[in-house]
Amino acid sequence: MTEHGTHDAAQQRPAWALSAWMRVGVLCVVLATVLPMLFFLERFAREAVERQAGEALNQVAWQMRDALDRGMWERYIEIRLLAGREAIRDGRRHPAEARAALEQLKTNVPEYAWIGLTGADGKVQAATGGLLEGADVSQRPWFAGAQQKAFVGDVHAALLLEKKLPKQAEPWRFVDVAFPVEGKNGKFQGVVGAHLSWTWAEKLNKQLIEPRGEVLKADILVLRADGEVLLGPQEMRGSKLTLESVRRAQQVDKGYRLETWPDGQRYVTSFVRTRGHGNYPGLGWIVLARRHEAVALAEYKTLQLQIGVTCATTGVLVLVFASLLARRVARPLEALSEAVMQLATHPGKGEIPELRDYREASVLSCALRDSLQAEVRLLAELEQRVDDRTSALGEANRHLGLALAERAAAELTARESEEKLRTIADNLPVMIAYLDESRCYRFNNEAYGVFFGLPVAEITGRRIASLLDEQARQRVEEHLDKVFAGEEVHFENSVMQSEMERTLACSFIPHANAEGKVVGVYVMAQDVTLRKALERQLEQRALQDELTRLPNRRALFDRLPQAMARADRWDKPVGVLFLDLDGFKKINDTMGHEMGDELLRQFAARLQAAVRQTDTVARLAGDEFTVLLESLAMGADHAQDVARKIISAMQQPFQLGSTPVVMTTSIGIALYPPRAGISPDELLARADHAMYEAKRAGKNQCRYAA
Ligand SMILES: Nc1nc2c(ncn2[C@@H]2O[C@H](COP(=O)(O)OP(=O)(O)OP(=O)(O)O)[C@@H](O)[C@H]2O)c(=O)[nH]1
Repeated sequence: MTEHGTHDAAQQRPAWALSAWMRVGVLCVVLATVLPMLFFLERFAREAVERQAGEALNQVAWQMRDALDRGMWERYIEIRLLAGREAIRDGRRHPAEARAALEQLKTNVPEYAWIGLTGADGKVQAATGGLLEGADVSQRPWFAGAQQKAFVGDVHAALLLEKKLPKQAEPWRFVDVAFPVEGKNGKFQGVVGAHLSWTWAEKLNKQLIEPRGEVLKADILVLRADGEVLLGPQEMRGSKLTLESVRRAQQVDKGYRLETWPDGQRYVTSFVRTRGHGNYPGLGWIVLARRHEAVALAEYKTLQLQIGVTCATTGVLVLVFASLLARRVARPLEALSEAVMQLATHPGKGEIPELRDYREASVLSCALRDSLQAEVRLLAELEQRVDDRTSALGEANRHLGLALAERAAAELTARESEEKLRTIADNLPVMIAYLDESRCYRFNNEAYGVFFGLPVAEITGRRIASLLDEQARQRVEEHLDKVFAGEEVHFENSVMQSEMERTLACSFIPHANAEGKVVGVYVMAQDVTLRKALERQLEQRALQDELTRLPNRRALFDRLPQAMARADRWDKPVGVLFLDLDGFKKINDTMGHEMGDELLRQFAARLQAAVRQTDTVARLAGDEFTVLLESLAMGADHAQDVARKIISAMQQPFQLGSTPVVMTTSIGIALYPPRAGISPDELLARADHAMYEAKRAGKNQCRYAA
């Protein structure tokens, strides 16, 4: 492994070790498991303790309610029974007996503070202790209320009896129970009423709470139906409570709840409403039993602490266990990673340890050991292959270098050769070019530029057709078609160049590739305009007599067969006049050769003027001339007329310098009738012979060949 690789590995290495990850993982699992459990457990414990406290208070409140209802019911029954007793019903006549009956009940039930019997007018007839006897109580609610049916009066303060009853720590308060008393005739004859001392209720309270002693630590409150405290802590008596538990009790609900009282403290409060008993309807008192939160939920606090301690202990134990487990699991892996790092930092030094801690670590260490051995082998193979490849590459580079050098040399040579070839081509007086398959110039020598009047660079790349006029282009395209078909062509082409017709002698040679396909055309063209003009001139000269500018003998023998052919075709004879000057030698001899020439030129001109334009006048040689007459309508006669006309024309003297000279001519006439079957030589020989006949006959005349 390279240093770079080691650096990367170190950079990518996780910041935490596996053991740390495991510890954190276990902690997270523990927290994720325990915390919700703790939450629900704590909530459950609180609710359970709260319920337990509430239900205990319920028991107390319900007992108090039942005791109140039962106690009141007993008083209610006692007074009712009392009202029915004979001694009471007959009390008006026997007050002492009535008083005795009242006293008996008060003795049996000490909670009664006073029991009295009134007459129908409201005057007390008999009473316990003789108190208020003779007094008028007709205005008291219990008397008024008990006129027709039973009356139960709520707790109230003592009025008339306060001063007559024995003194006590607290003012007297009564609950009234009264029944109407009927006479034997069934008529209302008075009321028997009892004042039940409220201390009765306080005794009930003590009987209920005291046995439970310090354990319960609860307060019992008895409230009037409107919420006024009748029984309870001294400081609260007479005040009205507006607690939720009171409101719910007024709605004939019962239960318990944790709520804040006017003193700012929180209490578990149980609430219930009295409901009467038997035919005693009840006064709707509300019984509250309360217990301070700290006391009521003391068990919960203890439980909370125990849960906390248990969880914390469990958590610590789990962490310790997780830590030990993590170390156990991570130790072999750390050993492996240390070994791997060592090998990465110092290849070849150290080895992968053999681990037996647990199966996965053993498998991993074996696999790494095998992998390392394989890597070492592979590395050795790779190094060998790299060495082999390096030497092969070195050899290949050497060959490549040589090849490149050779190629560079060859290219240099080729470039030099190309430059030489171009120099040669540019200095040749012929146009040399190369066309590619699209018939565009790929190479042009300097002669092209000269011919077309353009820089060579502007010609190369253009289509050949773009440089030519319409006619020349058509001819070139036709020839190129042949060349691309594999044929070599040579032709002459006329090209209009600078408003002059120029003639190019062209050679198109196909360039075939290895497969035989024509891929280009070598073009060689030579401007032969001058040569052609010269040739035409020479040709013309060959047919012309230089002295007289008349057609010469060769021209005559060129035209005569053609004229004879036309005679055959048109069926009109051809006449030949053979002329020879008479005594011309003498002119040369006497006047000189120059004058002789002058005479010949004047004779030729006069002869030319004497015949038609269409007739051919030729000088055969020396002083011999011929006239070729075509389309002779009259045949021999016509020819003779022309001969005589010529003889006549020559009668006038010729002016040689200042000397007039008369020069006549002898003419032989030969006629060629159509399809006569004679040759031009024979026809001319006949005319020549006829001319000699004219000479012999005296000259200056004509003779017709027989
Ligand atoms: N000046 C001149 N003389 C020529 C030319 N060609 C031929 N002659 C001469 O022309 C003469 C022709 O002579 P001939 O036709 O034999 O004789 P002639 O004097 O005409 O006699 P006849 O023909 O019998 O009338 C010769 O003396 C030639 O030397 C020429 O081109 N110029």
